[in-house]
Amino acid sequence: MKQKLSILKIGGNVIEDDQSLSHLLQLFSKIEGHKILVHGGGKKATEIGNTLGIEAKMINGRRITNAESLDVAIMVYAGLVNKKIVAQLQAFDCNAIGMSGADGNAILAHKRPVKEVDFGFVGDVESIHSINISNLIKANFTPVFCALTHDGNGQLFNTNADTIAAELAIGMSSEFETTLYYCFEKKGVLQSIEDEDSVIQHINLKKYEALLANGTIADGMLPKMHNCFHALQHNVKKVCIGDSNMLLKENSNFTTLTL
Ligand SMILES: Nc1ncnc2c1ncn2[C@@H]1O[C@H](COP(=O)(O)OP(=O)(O)O)[C@@H](O)[C@H]1O
Ligand SMILES: CC(=O)N[C@@H](CCC(=O)OP(=O)(O)O)C(=O)O
Repeated sequence: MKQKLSILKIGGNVIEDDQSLSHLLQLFSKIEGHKILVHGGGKKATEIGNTLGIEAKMINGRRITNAESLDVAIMVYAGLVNKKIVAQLQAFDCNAIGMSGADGNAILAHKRPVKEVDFGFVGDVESIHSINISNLIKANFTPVFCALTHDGNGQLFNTNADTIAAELAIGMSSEFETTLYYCFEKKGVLQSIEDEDSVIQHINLKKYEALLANGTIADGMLPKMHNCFHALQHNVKKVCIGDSNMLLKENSNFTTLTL
């Protein structure tokens, strides 16, 4: 029987709020068994970039990563955000180790091909080196991944953290029974964005298509849900979306996705 692995992704709004982040990291550190944390930090990169006079360029809500903004991403994601999270996890007795896709050659990517838009130094994931990551896990380290990948020839890329979490979950599923958690500031996927308590408890592929068609899923939830179903279609056992409290055993008020 495969051992269990939990992969949890935290997004910008949780990272921005010190109290929410600390609460989440405490709950994460208590998850039993093997685990991996993946974090974003897009908002922080925009904020720090602005203070450095490097303004974020966005098209349709997506960041265009030129050489300067790649440097900001490297500093903010792999430095500021990653190290603060690792240190806090250590304080909760979780043996965290900070990782980018270049560390231990964990995640190989290539530059996103230019179609209508040239996203610059944005990487599409090619492969996960699951054996290297598995060796860390089995040595009782908890990898903490930031949103950076590399091409094996010295080039780092900015890669969406939701995508990294899904690709890691898929890559690790050959060896582990993997559950993927997307943790953000809302209790789950909401029927109505104005009603914080309108959590849709269960979404399968058919319901997903209906929610897409009637516009219930929008903005950042669109790529997130796409990543969820991509993961489920590639051997990931279970995907959940919710706030930090979804990690509490007694709480079932979050969204579970299945095929
Ligand atoms: N039906 C929905 N339920 C919950 N959130 C939704 C929904 N539709 C759109 N959203 C938006 O999606 C956002 C989450 O996406 P994103 O900001 O990319 O997440 P993250 O914080 O993980 O980076 C929420 O903050 C919310 O504004
Ligand atoms: C290519 C790309 O979109 N990279 C993202 C990586 C950070 C991220 O995903 O942060 P959140 O999860 O907090 O949104 C970006 O630069 O915004």
